Amino acid sequence: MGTNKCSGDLAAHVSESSAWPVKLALPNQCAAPVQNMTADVTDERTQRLSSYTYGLPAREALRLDQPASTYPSLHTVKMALTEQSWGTVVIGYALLFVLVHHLRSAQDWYARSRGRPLPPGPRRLPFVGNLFNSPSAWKPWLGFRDLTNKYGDIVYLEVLGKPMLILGSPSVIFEFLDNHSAITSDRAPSPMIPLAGQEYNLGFMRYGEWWRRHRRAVWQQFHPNAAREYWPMQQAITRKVLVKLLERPNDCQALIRFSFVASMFKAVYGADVDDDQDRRIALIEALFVGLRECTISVQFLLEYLPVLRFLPFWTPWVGKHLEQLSASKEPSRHMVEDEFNEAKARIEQGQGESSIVSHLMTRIAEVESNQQREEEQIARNVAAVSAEAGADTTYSTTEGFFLAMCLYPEVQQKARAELDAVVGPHRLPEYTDRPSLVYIEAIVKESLRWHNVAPLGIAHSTIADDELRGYFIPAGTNLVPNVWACMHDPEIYPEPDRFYPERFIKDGKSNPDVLDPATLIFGFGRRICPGRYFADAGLFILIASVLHVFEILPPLDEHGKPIKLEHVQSHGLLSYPENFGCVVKPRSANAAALILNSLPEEQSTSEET
Ligand code: HEM
Repeated sequence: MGTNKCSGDLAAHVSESSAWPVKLALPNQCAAPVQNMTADVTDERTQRLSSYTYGLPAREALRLDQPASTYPSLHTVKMALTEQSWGTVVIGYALLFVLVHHLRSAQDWYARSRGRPLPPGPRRLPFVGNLFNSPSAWKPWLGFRDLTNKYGDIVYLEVLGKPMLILGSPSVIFEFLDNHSAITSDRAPSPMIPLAGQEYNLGFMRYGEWWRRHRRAVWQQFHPNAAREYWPMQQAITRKVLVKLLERPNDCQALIRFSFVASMFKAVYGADVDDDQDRRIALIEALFVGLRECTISVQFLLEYLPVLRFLPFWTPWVGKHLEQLSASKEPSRHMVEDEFNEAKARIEQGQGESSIVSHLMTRIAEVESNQQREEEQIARNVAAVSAEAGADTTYSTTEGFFLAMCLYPEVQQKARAELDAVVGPHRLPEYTDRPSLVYIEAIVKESLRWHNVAPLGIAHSTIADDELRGYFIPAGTNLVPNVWACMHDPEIYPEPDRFYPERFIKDGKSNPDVLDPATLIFGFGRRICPGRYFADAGLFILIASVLHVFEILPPLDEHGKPIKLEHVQSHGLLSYPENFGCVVKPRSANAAALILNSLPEEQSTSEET
């Protein structure tokens, strides 16, 4: 067998690398001569030499007896083989690296989990996890409820490496979010927060010292005793709302909005919002247009592909939503800067009434001068988040109450009977009546339960690995309490879709055996809503006062017939009754007179002018 230098080199090289599963492909320069072999090369040889190209064992191909003139150039073949071998080595190392990495991750995971399993949930695919079998992102509380029906009240999902735990019953929610609150009080960072200009929002801040300082400042303004200080103001604004409803009985929605924006701005900035045309109402509306967008259209995409936030606004579909999201930026800045500056200026000129800003300014004056800048930033943020968080949540809950009254007129009748007995025809309800108004109290609870403003609360996140009922919960897991599912669980609240305040009453008193919705609706652990006492007081006085003097009715269509209403929760982090509408009618001439006489002297004069 005549060998030549070319085949000899080749053989030497192949024998070095033969330990690897070699798959060679000759470059074009080599392949062409191979295909043009002279007549003394047999068909068999052609076939065997061509086997280079098709990955047959290289050694075998080299045993050919070929004339030197037909061989590819030595240098070309050598280069080709050297490149191929390097490629093989690189691939080998890469595989080894992946294997070692995988083994190390498995070892780390075992050390962290100590063999405890992850909670049950749908099967996860490598890398994408549950991307293709997560419940629909549209009104996810429904899909999450179905998952907990199937897997139990703790369900684990993972999408593109982000772990998520669905907590589907009150007991597991309290156990994890309340009892483990040192670990479960973080919030996952989101690219939507800076896009919407919401960095100042305590509700979205990471758990830590900065959050703690804000939280303390808010709590000092809204703890139960502090919240009582706002009662006279909340009652006065409610009475203003009654007068406006009397004048404009078809404008319920705008006047509900007015009611809560006015009380929040009065409490926080000491500012008077006189009517529903006030610029501050438009400000809150504008702020929430963007914020709602955060949670509706682009949430899923942005959370998992944060790089999309850099897309220009003209990008089809995503661009439009990014633009809407960033529409919150200017109103947010306005709240933090301009509203605060105006309130501060009023206080400095001695015109400001007692307000949250005035309390915070007093506090700032008491700290060391080198800390004042930071304290003022906290004060600005706290003022803005209070006004913002308080205005929309109570608004949505009250819309739910008005809708329920249209759908369940018998509830109105029972409420009026109680109000007539306790309050009587000569005055409006007051906070001191509350202990005697058991049915009204039950309506407040049922309003919180029936229409859930935050159906999934606000997700918490774990700052460290933890254990729940024997399952391993990794650090950085998003914890989603399915508040809506708890509030609509027929085992806890029979006929959950029915608005039925009686469920909270037993023997003429509040029934302590029925779970109070407030224990879930206002959130959990260290992140529980600090404004809950203020919100509860505002809801009580508005509900009691409106029912005392008005009948709440569905709106009429163009033929004068009542429009058929139904309760549908809108999608989003904050949910509203869809297609809301209703009208009010004074219960009697006496009720109308009572409303007009209820305003303080100076207010009724200014209302008339
Ligand atoms: C019906 C009315 C309200 C409802 C249903 C409601 C509900 C909630 C919920 C579910 C949370 C998240 C809690 C958690 O993370 O577990 C929250 C947080 C918060 N709420 Fe409310 N809220 C209401 C009214 C108010 C009011 C009037 C204020 C005014 C001060 C307010 C201020 C806040 C703030 C500042 C946070 C963030 C707390 C934190 O992350 O540490 N809320 N609220």
